[in-house]
Amino acid sequence: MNGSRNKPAPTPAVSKAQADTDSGSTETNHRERKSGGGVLKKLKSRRSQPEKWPVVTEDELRALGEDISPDHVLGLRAVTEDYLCKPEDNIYNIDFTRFKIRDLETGTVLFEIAKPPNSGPVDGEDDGGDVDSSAGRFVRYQFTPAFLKLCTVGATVEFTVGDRPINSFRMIERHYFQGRLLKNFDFDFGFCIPNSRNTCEHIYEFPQLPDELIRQMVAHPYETRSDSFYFVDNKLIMHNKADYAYNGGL
Ligand SMILES: CCCCCCCCCCCCCC(=O)O
Repeated sequence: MNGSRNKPAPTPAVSKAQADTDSGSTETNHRERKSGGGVLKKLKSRRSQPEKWPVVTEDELRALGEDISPDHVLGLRAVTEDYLCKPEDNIYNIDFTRFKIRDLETGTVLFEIAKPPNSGPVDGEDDGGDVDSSAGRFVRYQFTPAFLKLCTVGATVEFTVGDRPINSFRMIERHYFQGRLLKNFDFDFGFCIPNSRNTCEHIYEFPQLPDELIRQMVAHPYETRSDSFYFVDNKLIMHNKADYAYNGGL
């Protein structure tokens, strides 16, 4: 698999152990010791029923300004065309420093990227350059068709936080193909200690996709897209976007 962000930094993601209070899910997350020390949180997605949330449009959410909550984005029915918050809304200085995707059935690492230590600001960020609103917030992935046949993928994310404690850190990630919602993932990392480095593995359980839909997704590269929304205390602080081609190796 191949993926690139327009920043020397990786991707998004984050979350923790919590039963799904919205849907009554009994899914739980767990922690294990990392080989080099520290703790790895393995996070399962809350189960959700996307049809349950009142429909809302991107424009309606933008009109809310700084008050966008998890319940709001769960009501979206289409991928967003623009970002719903600004880079400076990340007042907790959350910084993604490492990202790895692996097939959990075989352990095969499909993708890995790390941010070089002491890397400076991205283009257009604090450097007086032209501001590119997607700088560091968009990634393009290229997978092979076989990726869509996987059952479970683990996305390990390492991130640092600034000098404020974070009580509740949650990511909601929505994947669409040609305007149709394929799957909603909803991970809770929970509490982060100030100035800490954290690692978690998001467990992505793939939906069963009909063969014809898979054929369409392979035939139409980059028409599969996702929004990743990050919340602290139920307030939107980061929004990343990605698109995907599944025709690699053809
Ligand atoms: C086809 C529907 C389910 C697809 C699940 C794909 C899981 C991909 C894991 C990596 C997602 C990273 C998102 C990002 O970089 O913003």
